[in-house]
Amino acid sequence: MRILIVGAGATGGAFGTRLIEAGRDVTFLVRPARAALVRREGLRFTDPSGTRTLRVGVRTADEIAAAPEVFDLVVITVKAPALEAAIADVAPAVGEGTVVLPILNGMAHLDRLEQAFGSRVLGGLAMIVATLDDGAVVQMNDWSAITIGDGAPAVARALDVPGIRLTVEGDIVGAMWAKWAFIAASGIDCCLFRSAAGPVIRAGGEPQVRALIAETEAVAAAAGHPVPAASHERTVATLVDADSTMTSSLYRDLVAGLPHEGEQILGDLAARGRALGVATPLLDLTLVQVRADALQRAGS
Ligand SMILES: NC(=O)C1=CN([C@@H]2O[C@H](COP(=O)(O)OP(=O)(O)OC[C@H]3O[C@@H](n4cnc5c(N)ncnc54)[C@H](OP(=O)(O)O)[C@@H]3O)[C@@H](O)[C@H]2O)C=CC1
Ligand SMILES: CC(C)(CO)C(=O)C(=O)O
Repeated sequence: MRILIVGAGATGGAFGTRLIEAGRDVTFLVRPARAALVRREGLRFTDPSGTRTLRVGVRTADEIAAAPEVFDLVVITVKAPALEAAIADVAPAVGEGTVVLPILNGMAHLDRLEQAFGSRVLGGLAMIVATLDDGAVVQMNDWSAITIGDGAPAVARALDVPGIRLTVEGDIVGAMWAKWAFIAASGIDCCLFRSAAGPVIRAGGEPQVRALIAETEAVAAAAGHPVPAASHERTVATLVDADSTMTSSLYRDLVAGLPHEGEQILGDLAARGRALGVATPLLDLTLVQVRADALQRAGS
């Protein structure tokens, strides 16, 4: 199976490395600056077991447009603000039989991808804590999991490699909502309190953390996707843990001044909550803060 990973950032680089190490046929679609770096220096990857540098195949959008090749699986790993351009860039690589698998957080991207690629789109999500550090892909702990929708057994076989915990889920939309409720709660927690999860609890924030979890899960339930008890327990165990050093990628991007997914993760959830008559005061407060930060950085 020929796999094209769109983006060689934190998630694309980490999962792509695992797939290449397992002998899968992987190419990365990257933008020109990343292509030049990876061609010159290879793809550097660090996880808790060590660092390695891989020689990997990369293509830019111009190269794919000039010599179109169709891939069997296209994994979309860009951030939400980059999705529109990525759809245009990857289109020549998507054929009739291609499966398009996004692993973005949130839900809005799914509608947009289905509009562009129809029934080729398979729902998916990722659980990993990864980042880019000076061009290198860093996986910070041993979480490394992908969940995909059912109905694509060849894709499941291709992604089932050492270093990726693969789950095939019958109700992938429900699983994506549960992940969204979790990641939005993590984002509110970290962005509102400007902190990793543990110190918020040590500072006496447990009632507020439980309240913000209740808000995001109330929106999911009102939207028809109640968060399963096991997911709820995992969220509580992660966020109500006085020793937790976990930060959400939204918070890490926000403090680093990088493009972030505040609208995809928080704005969209707040809007859906409003439309469904669910009160989300802590979510709304955090959203004002995230938007004010963006305005301030833009100098307006
Ligand atoms: N990081 C994490 O721990 C987790 C992230 N996620 C979700 O995964 C998604 C991806 O996040 P993450 O991997 O962290 O993001 P990163 O910013 O680390 O990586 C995204 C990469 O996409 C590249 N890119 C953007 N546009 C294009 C394009 N048109 N063509 C090719 N490449 C492009 C960027 O390249 P360039 O160098 O050119 O800017 C960048 O390297 C997000 O939705 C995030 O919420 C989910 C679970 C965990
Ligand atoms: C799984 C988790 C919380 C890892 O960072 C995530 O999805 C994110 O931060 O975007």
